[in-house]
Amino acid sequence: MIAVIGGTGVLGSTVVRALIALSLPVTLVAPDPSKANRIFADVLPHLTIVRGSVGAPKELRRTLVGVDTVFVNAPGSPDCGQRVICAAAAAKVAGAAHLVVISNVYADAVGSPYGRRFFRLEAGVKSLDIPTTFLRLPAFFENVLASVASVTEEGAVYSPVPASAPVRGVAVEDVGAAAAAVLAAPDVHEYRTYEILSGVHTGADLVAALGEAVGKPIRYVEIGWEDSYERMVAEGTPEWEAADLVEADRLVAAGHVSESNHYEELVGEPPMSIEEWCSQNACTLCPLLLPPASATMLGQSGGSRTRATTSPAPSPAAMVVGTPPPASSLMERMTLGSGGVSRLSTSPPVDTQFSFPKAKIEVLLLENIHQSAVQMFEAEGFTIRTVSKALSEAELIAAMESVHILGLRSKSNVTPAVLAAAPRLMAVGCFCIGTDQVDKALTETRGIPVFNAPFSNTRSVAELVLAEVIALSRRLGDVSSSMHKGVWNKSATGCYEVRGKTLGIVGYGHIGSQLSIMAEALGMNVIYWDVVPVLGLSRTVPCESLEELLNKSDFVTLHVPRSEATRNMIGAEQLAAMKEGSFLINASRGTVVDLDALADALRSGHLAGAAVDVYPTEPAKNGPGFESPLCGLTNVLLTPHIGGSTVEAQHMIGREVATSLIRYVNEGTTLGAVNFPNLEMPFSSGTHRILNVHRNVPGVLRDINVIFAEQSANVRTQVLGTSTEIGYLIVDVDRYHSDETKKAISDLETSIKTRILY
Ligand SMILES: NC(=O)C1=CN([C@@H]2O[C@H](COP(=O)(O)OP(=O)(O)OC[C@H]3O[C@@H](n4cnc5c(N)ncnc54)[C@H](O)[C@@H]3O)[C@@H](O)[C@H]2O)C=CC1
Ligand SMILES: O=C(O)C(=O)COP(=O)(O)O
Repeated sequence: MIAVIGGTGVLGSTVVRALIALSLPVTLVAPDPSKANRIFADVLPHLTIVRGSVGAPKELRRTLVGVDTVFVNAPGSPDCGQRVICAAAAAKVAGAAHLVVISNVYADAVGSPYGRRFFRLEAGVKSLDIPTTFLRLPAFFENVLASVASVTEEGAVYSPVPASAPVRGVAVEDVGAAAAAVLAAPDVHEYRTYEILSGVHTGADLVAALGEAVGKPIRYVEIGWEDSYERMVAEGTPEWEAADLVEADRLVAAGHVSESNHYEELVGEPPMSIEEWCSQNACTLCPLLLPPASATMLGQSGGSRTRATTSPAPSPAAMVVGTPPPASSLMERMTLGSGGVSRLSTSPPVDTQFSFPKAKIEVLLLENIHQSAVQMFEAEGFTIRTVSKALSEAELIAAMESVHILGLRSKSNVTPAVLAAAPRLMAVGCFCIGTDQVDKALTETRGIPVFNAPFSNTRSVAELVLAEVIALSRRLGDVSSSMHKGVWNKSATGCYEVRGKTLGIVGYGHIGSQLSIMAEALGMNVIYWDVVPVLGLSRTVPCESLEELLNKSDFVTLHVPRSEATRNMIGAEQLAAMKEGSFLINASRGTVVDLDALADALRSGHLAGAAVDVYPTEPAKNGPGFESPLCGLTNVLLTPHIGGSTVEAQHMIGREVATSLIRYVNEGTTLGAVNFPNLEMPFSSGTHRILNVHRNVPGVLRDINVIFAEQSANVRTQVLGTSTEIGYLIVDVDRYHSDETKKAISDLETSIKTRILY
């Protein structure tokens, strides 16, 4: 696991996204997890977010336990070096094996106080004796965006450094790519120091590139050191930072320009040049040079400093994260002005105030739902109750009175009686694939959406089944248990390779099709049967009927949902239709196989073995007491419903379902709901949002719009989705009217549930 400290800052968030793009597991450490939740709303399932910062090493020590590699960066400040050293020490105590630390290209300039600061940072980290990679950076090109007043108003850039002096910058996304390359293989880069820079350019190159991008010439005006300092302080730069920047400018003017550049070595392609960066960001730079009115139209609501990407404007704290800006040209002396980057942009934050105090939203999480979900609900400020086991119907009924959000896995059932006892229930999250345990028809008509994680554990199930195919074929279960009892029994009898054998997959959905690819890679022939005509992947061949599949397969594996159609789908008749000496695997639902008939087929020797992960009734909690007609039979692998129980799957499921539930609570979004019209509507600023679930009968939309008209409520945006039974409407109306409007709508006889968000 890789942890990124400062993951909501400009650089940190870029690194986090670069790691996600490489499918690496990331823990984002941020002082404000709820901000992180907003910034990374689009990729939350791939991320763990925890609280922590370089300024709080004690907390960091706890946060970083279990992390292998830590990315350390500190917001610019006179003591940022000390903070980095403390954070690095915390990572070491927590047991991290490798650090990647951001430093500065002037770290060797020990003759200058500015350079000495980074020299000491590196020396302090090195003294901890933990394998570390330093990434030395110049200023980010993005800094250009922060101080455009002189450019906008005067068409000029002011700098104390001669226009012809060679300088270097870097695009923040290039730093993200280089850092991700190192973090992905930390062992390879141990004890190395890399300089990550663009090619060499000058102040004259910068103004030429800016002018080219915006279609207007820009002047480069040389000013004195004192003037430069005064200008910065007058523009609001803190005095310590202005002094630093002047100091760094002096280093550049003295010809201190780094000769080495490791970017290409790490990333495999050249870094972005200032010309490329200006041209890529032309649409952002352009509005900066236009009169304010046009700027607002072309940019986003943030005005002239907002990048025209999907990125959020950073908070002041985020602006200074990254290397403390060393100065040498305009781009280097500016505070970071954009939180985003065009290649790895972040989602806009959802600025939602919730009309109901968040702490009053009660979340009940059953069956040991992963901490990744708990953390997300905590970050939202909800009140959480967790229970490690499944609850019986009676226990659930007793627990539901005050519950707004219910989270469960495959074993707790949401029955009509449970729903009747849950007056406040807003949404149900199945932290698994199957949703058969919830009465979906009744939740729908009660206006309660049900969410699941449709493919976060697909791979885990497919891998288990593949392992079972080989284990059954080699009788591994029996052989291993004999050895544990001290019995050595070396024999080839009844043991076969799986290469060239036929795997029959019943239910060719997410799991079935994933499995088919893996089985083919083992040299198996794959056939499948599905009630829906689906295209087979690779060389897999569909069967005309279940019977045909049973007749032809050496291994039959079941991947269908629980339903009336699949109840006892494999009984005595189907088992008899299977080949002599074949195997059956069931990791779908216990109701799909008649276990007594299976036990008979195994005892008679008609089947050579079976692997079963799911049972008609399963214990609610871990411990002794499991019983099944299959217990004690030869070459039968029994597992306690662990198909989806891997760390990866549970972590992803936690994030995925919690994200859906939080978005429903905060925004009314129902994307991914299995029993509800799927709707999502961006927020309009200055509005209240009304969410209405109603019976799907003619005229409801008209009735609701009459209410809006009668109350002179100005509708900004409206979306309606319907199913056979219900309609779900999201409406943004002008703030002023919404309370009365909401009441009138909820009083309509057709309304099932009405909420308001503000
Ligand atoms: N053991 C475990 O821990 C896990 C078990 N599961 C179970 O596996 C099931 C399958 O999961 P996915 O592949 O993700 O579902 P899916 O919905 O992607 O695929 C199910 C397939 O079964 C087909 N099907 C439905 N009824 C059928 C019938 N009567 N005969 C033949 N085909 C039929 C569907 O058309 C679909 O293609 C889930 O419903 C769940 O019950 C899922 C995850 C973990
Ligand atoms: O995802 C599913 O449908 C499963 O069967 C896994 O269930 P579980 O979360 O392990 O109770």
